[in-house]
Amino acid sequence: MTKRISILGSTGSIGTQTLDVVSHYPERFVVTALAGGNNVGLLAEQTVRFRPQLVSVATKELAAKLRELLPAEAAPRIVYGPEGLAEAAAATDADIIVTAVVGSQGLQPTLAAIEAGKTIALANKETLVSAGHLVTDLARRKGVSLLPVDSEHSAIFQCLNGEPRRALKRIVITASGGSFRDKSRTELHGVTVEQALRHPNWSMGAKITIDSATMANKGLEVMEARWLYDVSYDEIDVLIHPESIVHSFVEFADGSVIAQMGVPDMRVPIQYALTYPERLPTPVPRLDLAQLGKLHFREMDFARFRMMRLAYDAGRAGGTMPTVFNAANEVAVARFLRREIEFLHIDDIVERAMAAHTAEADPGLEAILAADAWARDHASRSI
Ligand SMILES: NC(=O)C1=CN([C@@H]2O[C@H](COP(=O)(O)OP(=O)(O)OC[C@H]3O[C@@H](n4cnc5c(N)ncnc54)[C@H](OP(=O)(O)O)[C@@H]3O)[C@@H](O)[C@H]2O)C=CC1
Ligand SMILES: CC(=O)[C@@H](O)[C@H](O)COP(=O)(O)O
Ligand SMILES: [Mn+2]
Repeated sequence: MTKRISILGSTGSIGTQTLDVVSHYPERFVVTALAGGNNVGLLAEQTVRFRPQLVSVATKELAAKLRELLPAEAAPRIVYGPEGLAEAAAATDADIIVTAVVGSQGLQPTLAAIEAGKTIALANKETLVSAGHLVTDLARRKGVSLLPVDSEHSAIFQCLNGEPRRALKRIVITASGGSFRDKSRTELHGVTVEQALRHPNWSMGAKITIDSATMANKGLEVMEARWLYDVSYDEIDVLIHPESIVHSFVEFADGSVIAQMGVPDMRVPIQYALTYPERLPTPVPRLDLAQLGKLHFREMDFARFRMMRLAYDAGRAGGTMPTVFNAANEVAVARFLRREIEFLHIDDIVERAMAAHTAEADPGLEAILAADAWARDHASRSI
């Protein structure tokens, strides 16, 4: 059966890899909507190639520019801004929405897509961190599936494979350690944006690559797992695994441990989310364990990776605290990428925002948006 797909963030790392997956199975997938931000050149190419009904861009000016770039025979409806993103999420005949924009701006389009009954292939982890209870409650009420795209969560999903909740002992999320894995905190003084962007195993967008270097990414993933798998923070552990071959594992009540492995290539979890429950061939190189010879694991160092501790604190505090952790981190990472602050200031900014915030329990959407705005303002002023 053909699946109709809408991609929010089609010009990014996950978005382009999703289109690569789609291009290998033209008989299975139809692209109904594409949403990007500023890269109208790439959006124009994608539109000509995949012929979506609707395309969304960041602004009205960019919408006009995109219109100029498109030939007459590829003329989708062009929309823009947050409303345009929400239309791409909810207002086409798409069956499945790939949420691959970066940051908590993905929250409202994701809620709109769920409200419209669309299956979610979820890459945008910030959405679940910021408002996991709202997203999962709505998905439950609407009978909508949240299929994980994030490699670790896809791994956990595959390991759980329908096992009953009572059989689960704990989830172990693996962390590569990022670009500064072997540096002490003292050695992190003065590290550059270019160094931070050099991830050892994955080629990803800038924001997640910095999150990986600070370990905020793993913190976000712990909170993402809490909501996707309805587990407590005591049931989620993190282990450093420099090779990123074991994408995560699950320990069961009887002591059995099931891991999911593969070469680090996001096209595998993306494709699995799109074809689930089927598995289809991919062009990804095969895993050769004999050639690798060894895999390494070591304990998380919570003193070295402060973001990891802050993330567990935020998750355990609950309410609006994860929203604040996420929003303050987004501001700090953007400032670091603009070379306005030092790498080591990122976790300071997040810690200060969390210390100044009193978490509101069981927040609705309005309270989440208010906490997000408050944290952005606090983080900007504390720089
Ligand atoms: N990259 C990876 O391997 C993984 C990513 N993820 C998660 O997936 C999400 C996307 O990450 P990644 O692909 O790396 O990020 P990128 O930075 O590569 O891509 C972000 C995408 O969001 C779009 N975008 C940004 N702002 C807006 C806006 N205002 N309106 C519409 N679109 C916008 C960008 O458009 P444009 O470029 O045109 O401005 C781009 O298409 C993140 O939440 C990340 O944590 C999870 C696991 C792995
Ligand atoms: C590919 C993916 O899922 C990323 O989230 C990746 O896991 C980042 O790697 P680390 O955060 O483990 O460095
Ligand atoms: Mn991940």
